Amino acid sequence: MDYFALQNGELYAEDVPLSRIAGEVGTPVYVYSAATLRRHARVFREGLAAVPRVHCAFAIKANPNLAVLRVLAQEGFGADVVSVGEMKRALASGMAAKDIVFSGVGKSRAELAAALDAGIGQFNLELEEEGVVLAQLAAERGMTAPAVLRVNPDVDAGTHEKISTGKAENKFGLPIDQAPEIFARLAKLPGLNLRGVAVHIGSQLTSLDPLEAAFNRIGALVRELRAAGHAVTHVDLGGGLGVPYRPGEEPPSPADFGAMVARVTKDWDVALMFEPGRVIAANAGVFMTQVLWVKPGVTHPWVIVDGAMNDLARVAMYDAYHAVEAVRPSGEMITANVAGPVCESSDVFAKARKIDTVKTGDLIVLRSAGAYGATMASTYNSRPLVPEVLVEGANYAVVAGRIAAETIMSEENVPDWLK
Ligand SMILES: Cc1ncc(COP(=O)(O)O)c(C=O)c1O
Ligand SMILES: N[C@@H](CCCC[NH3+])C(=O)O
Repeated sequence: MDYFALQNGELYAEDVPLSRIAGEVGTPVYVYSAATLRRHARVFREGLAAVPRVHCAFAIKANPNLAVLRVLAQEGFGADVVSVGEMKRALASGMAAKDIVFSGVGKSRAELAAALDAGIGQFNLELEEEGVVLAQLAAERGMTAPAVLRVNPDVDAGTHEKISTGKAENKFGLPIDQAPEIFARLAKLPGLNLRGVAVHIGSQLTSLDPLEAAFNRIGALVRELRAAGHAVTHVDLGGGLGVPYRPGEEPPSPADFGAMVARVTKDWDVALMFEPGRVIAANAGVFMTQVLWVKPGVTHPWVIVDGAMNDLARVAMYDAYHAVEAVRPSGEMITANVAGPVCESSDVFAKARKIDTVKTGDLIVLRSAGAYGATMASTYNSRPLVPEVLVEGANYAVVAGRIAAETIMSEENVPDWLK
């Protein structure tokens, strides 16, 4: 069921007309549907129903909005965090420290210490030296840090090269062939409870084959580690499941993914962790923007909107596709380019796209913007930081306000010698 659907000729978010939100909050704005978040969380978990011990940790980088996290905490999700900032958000949302896993290729010493002090559930180590430092910090505190080694399985995830993480040349994980010796050395350290391995090969994966190949390599590694006498009780299989962005696209469902996981891991006898981000949040949000001008173009008209690449960076960064829809569709189609006001030629949301005829003042949405949308926004061109609204049924609230560039335009930020 689509919670962003037409009712009486207008697009609604659940029971709230999007035009009402635009009228009250202004544009551009992100709008999230709590019902969709809940449904995605449940569908993901149900997909894994055949797997005995499962922990789901939402990848907070996909959408760190506190209200969104609160919904997922209510659905029993923990968090995959990559900074102390994300850890604090997870805790503030009501997620338990033990349900937080700390990933990331560059955790600082201060961050490792803060996460130990918070008592998080797992550290995913990216290199041997990080394990040594974590062991020392834990020992100083009289603690034992629960940790796994993130390995790089050298598998091509078949996704955009900028969001691929599991090939040997990527910066993530340690080479799988070196994992047994590094594991053996780190396992000896007091202060560390090295209990397993982790893998994450990339994002927006539209085939299960690379995931299955990576998981099979992990299975072989688990057997090798056990043969060497190590207790392996935890395996983190990361995130990465793709979502449909284009009409008609059908990436593998959480049920397909769960069936593959159940088959591949059936004799692993470990607790399995998952770090889904996009599959939970992407289609639970839209980015709404208003048409400023329709400017004649050489081949197609330019629909200039008030949202831009600083609000939604994915198109400029990865040539990503987001479906464009009028909030009040006229039914009369034109082929147009849709672009924002930022002074970059890459600030274009859609090229030669068939869309409803629109005019100045009309509202349009870019769909599938609930993941890696607001979280990647900036104030480039001194544009305000984009606000976010959460809808649940007929309720809605601003859950992150528009932050004006004026707030940082203070004389205090000018050093004395320039005054
Ligand atoms: C370690 C790790 N876990 C989880 C994720 C979430 O990925 P996705 O949003 O594709 O599920 C990412 C992002 O690619 C990641 O780097
Ligand atoms: N930010 C990327 C995904 C990166 C995944 C995080 N490792 C996107 O919008 O598609």
